[in-house]
Amino acid sequence: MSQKPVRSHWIIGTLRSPLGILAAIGLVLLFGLALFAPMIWGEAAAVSDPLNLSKGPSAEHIFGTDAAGRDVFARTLVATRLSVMMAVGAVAIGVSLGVILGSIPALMPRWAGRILVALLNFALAFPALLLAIFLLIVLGQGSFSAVLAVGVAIAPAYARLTHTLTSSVSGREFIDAARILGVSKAGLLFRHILPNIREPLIVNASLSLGGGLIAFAGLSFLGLGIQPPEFDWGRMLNEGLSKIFVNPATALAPGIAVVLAGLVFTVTGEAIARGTGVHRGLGRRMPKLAAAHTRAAVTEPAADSNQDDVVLRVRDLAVTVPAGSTWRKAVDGISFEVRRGEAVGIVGESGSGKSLSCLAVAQLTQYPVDSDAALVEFDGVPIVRDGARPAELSPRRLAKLLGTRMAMVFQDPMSSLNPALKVGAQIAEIGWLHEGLSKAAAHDKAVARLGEVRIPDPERRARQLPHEFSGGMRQRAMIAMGLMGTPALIIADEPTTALDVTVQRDVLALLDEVRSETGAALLLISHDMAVITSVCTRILVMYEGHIVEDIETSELVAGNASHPYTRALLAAVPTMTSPRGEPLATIDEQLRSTFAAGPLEAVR
Ligand SMILES: Nc1ncnc2c1ncn2[C@@H]1O[C@H](COP(=O)(O)OP(=O)(O)OP(=O)(O)O)[C@@H](O)[C@H]1O
Repeated sequence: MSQKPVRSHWIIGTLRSPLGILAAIGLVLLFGLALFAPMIWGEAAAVSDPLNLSKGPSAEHIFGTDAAGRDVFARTLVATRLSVMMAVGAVAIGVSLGVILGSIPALMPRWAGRILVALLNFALAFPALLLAIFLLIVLGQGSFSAVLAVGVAIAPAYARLTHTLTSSVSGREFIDAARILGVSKAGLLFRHILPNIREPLIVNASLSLGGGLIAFAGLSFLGLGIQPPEFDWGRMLNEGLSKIFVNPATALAPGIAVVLAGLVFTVTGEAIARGTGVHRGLGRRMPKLAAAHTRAAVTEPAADSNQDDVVLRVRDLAVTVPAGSTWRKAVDGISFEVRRGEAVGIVGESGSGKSLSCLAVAQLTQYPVDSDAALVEFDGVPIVRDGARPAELSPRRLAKLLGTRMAMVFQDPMSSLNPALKVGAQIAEIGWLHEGLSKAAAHDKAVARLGEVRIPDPERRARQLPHEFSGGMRQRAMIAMGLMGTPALIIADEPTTALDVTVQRDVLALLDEVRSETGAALLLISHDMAVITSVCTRILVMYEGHIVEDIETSELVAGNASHPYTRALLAAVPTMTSPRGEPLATIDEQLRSTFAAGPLEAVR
């Protein structure tokens, strides 16, 4: 297994590029001026020289003097503090307010969230500067009102950005995995979602600082912002313009300052974007690597778990998905059972409904996908009866049951682990969330589990981020998460699809080992017959949302499949003795149309 290079902190990454160095120099100069200019040139900027009113550039005054005889260059330098501080203040208000408003919909009931998002979109329809002018008129003039007005005016844009980023992260598998662990909505937001969207927000905030400077310059220029005796670059532009024909430098100097400061912020934003990979979307933080994944969450058996032989009983499960302007049943009323400790495979071609069936069992389908079942009974507890959660099962108990007794192993290698959290902390989460362990004890247990899945140097590895693990190691880490307790059922959705053959074998062996040691049942989804037959003792064959055959592996291998689709699927798998010159068998269209005509379920 190869080891991934360690990714440095984004600030170091940013500073390593020429653009980053340029941005750093610009920022030091700008903030240096903001800090020290009033002390050095404060007096020169304030003192009037009645003998030198509105004079052009000279050796003594390189940008000349203003209408009151004050040195324009000194005033431009001194105005840096107020101009920059107001831009920083407004962006800080805008980003904070925006992040709060943009995150709240994720915590609200769906209908309330949609109303809030609609209101935000409505606010976005107003140009920010117009909104700022309107607010300034309401709040009254002055630097504080100006900062507040511009901050509030840019907040809707940040709220929209936060909402969009939050929604994109919410669909990732590590969020599903955290949900099945029973993490609350607020926990999901603060611990799992916000850390993953901070980089695009930081980049946008840096870029907004330049926009903020221009907005203040615009407001002061209109006479709405800063009032004398205070002055910023916008105020100076306003005053300079009336004397532009006498001494153009009075307007030129603050104009140049706005442009240069704006450039510094823009270059900073661009440098951070390159340093963090934000300009490539969220891809860098969540790279797709070639491997598969597991996510597991388990502890001691639930107090009310029923020890009958069946761990999962599913009756008439249907999953509806949107199809253009209408809906279709991607899973059409399937029924099956998994016994305790049994390894059951679900096989079928892509799109046959394998993943959706398992997501529905784990209660992980989300709008617009809708699931319905006459019964889903897990670990002796009915979790769905007649299409709904039974009244006696509280949402909290359901979360705990799924979080502690069901383990999920997802297909995508990187997306099942939260890229912003250390691996050890993620594995430990189940310990303190459901087992009542202290954080330190949960961490120790997590390290021990990492060792058990043969991750070398587990103490050090526990402190690393997922991108520092290879694909196979990430998968082992996820299985380690499953070993935090004793799962009753491990659902593994294509866990080896993207792995190379040796790692595939390792991971399948590890899953099988976990199954036999913990007594957990395994529900393994794959479109690979060879994988399924090597691990499972019974196989469910899915086609077009139906289970068309439920067969013991030994029967299948002996050639006793009864359904034509199963036989066709088997014939399509190449063997060592398949003639190499001939094309592989395919499932012919006539057979397909026969299957599509009606339900073909063959429940045991
Ligand atoms: N969110 C969704 N919106 C619309 N259609 C969906 C959605 N999720 C799944 N589907 C559709 O439902 C069908 C079944 O999907 P599912 O993911 O269960 O297939 P699968 O058998 O697991 O396939 P694969 O092996 O490719 O993962 C597919 O046709 C898929 O396009």
